[in-house]
Amino acid sequence: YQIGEPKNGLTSSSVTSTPMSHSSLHAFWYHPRVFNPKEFPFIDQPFLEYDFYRNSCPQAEYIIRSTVHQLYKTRSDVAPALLRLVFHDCFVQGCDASILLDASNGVESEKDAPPNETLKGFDLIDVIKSKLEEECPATVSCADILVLAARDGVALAGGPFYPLRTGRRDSILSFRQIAASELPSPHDELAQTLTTFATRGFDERETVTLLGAHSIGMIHCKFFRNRLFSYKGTNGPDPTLEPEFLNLMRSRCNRTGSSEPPSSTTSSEEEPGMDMDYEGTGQGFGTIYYKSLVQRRGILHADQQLMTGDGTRWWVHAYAADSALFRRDFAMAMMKLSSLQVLTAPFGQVRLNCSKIV
Ligand code: HEM
Repeated sequence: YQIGEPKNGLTSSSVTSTPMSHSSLHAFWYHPRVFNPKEFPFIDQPFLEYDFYRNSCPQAEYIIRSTVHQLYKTRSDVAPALLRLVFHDCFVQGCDASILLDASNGVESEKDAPPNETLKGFDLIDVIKSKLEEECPATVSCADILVLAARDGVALAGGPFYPLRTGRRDSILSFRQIAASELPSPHDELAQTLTTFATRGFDERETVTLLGAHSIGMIHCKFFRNRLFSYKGTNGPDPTLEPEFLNLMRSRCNRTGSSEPPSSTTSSEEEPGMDMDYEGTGQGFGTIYYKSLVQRRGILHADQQLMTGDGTRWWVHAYAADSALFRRDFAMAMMKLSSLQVLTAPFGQVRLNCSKIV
């Protein structure tokens, strides 16, 4: 890491501005991590501890980081898959790894709730968990693995590094119905999005910040097809879409969703969609997402809606202009997201396999 963003008063976040090339990745591992919890007094993680596994499994965070690193070298979707998993886990009854549980004995799985249908990365968590089980059996929770792995993925993808406390425990319940009704929809209006985030303690600024996660990964056509062909019951596109961008999106997604045109960014079995980094700049995290909203080139309706409120628009402009500000805010917001309603001992359990309760 390069350490230090003195301009914003923080000194321990990564300020790498581009995704790391694989050849430079090794530097990421050997640079000492500097973390002073006093620098983050306003992040509320009261029940968690810094380096919770320091005695029980001192190498836990290293194992997670090195495994994410190895996976990142061979798969392009590691960072977005893990980041979205954290969001969908933490927003539904807190960061308790409930999103990882399979259905069993007649109990429905959160994974099967409609908003979770396209989630990826469960296999990544399984790989990390099995390495940890070899080294420190029944010690490191799936909830901690998930947030730490996502944090490491974000840093590898060129996003900011943020310190996380640990000691989360895993739920023994899965919340399919709550996931179905409470996760935000890509078709939501701004007021609804803001309410969904406010319910979990995020203000307008933090909501705009967190949506910056849509700087990486891809979005399937089905989530925005209506904006291209049948916006709000009309037979035409969303009139707010910038025309050239509309054409680009239409070149990736057809009207019906069947026999889609091939996309350079998706495998043949997958329905095509739009890469969030559709300009192919490889800039990863930063200002591109916000600049595209200013240019009316948001992919999801819910993304573009951020330009319709005075407060949210102000923050979109601020982040479009100042990537250091965004990176600092994103680090803070991810610390908060990763600590929502955590379960700590004596509640919950440490699963042995992340998809099953013990
Ligand atoms: C209003 C709030 C949000 C809505 C409606 C929303 C919706 C969506 C949808 C529909 C997709 C496309 C999934 C697919 O095509 O398979 C997506 C992708 C993604 N979302 Fe969100 N999202 C929201 C907020 C967030 C937040 C807060 C985060 C993380 C902090 C996040 C992280 C991601 C990531 C990383 C992807 C790419 C996943 C991948 O490529 O596998 N999203 N989101």
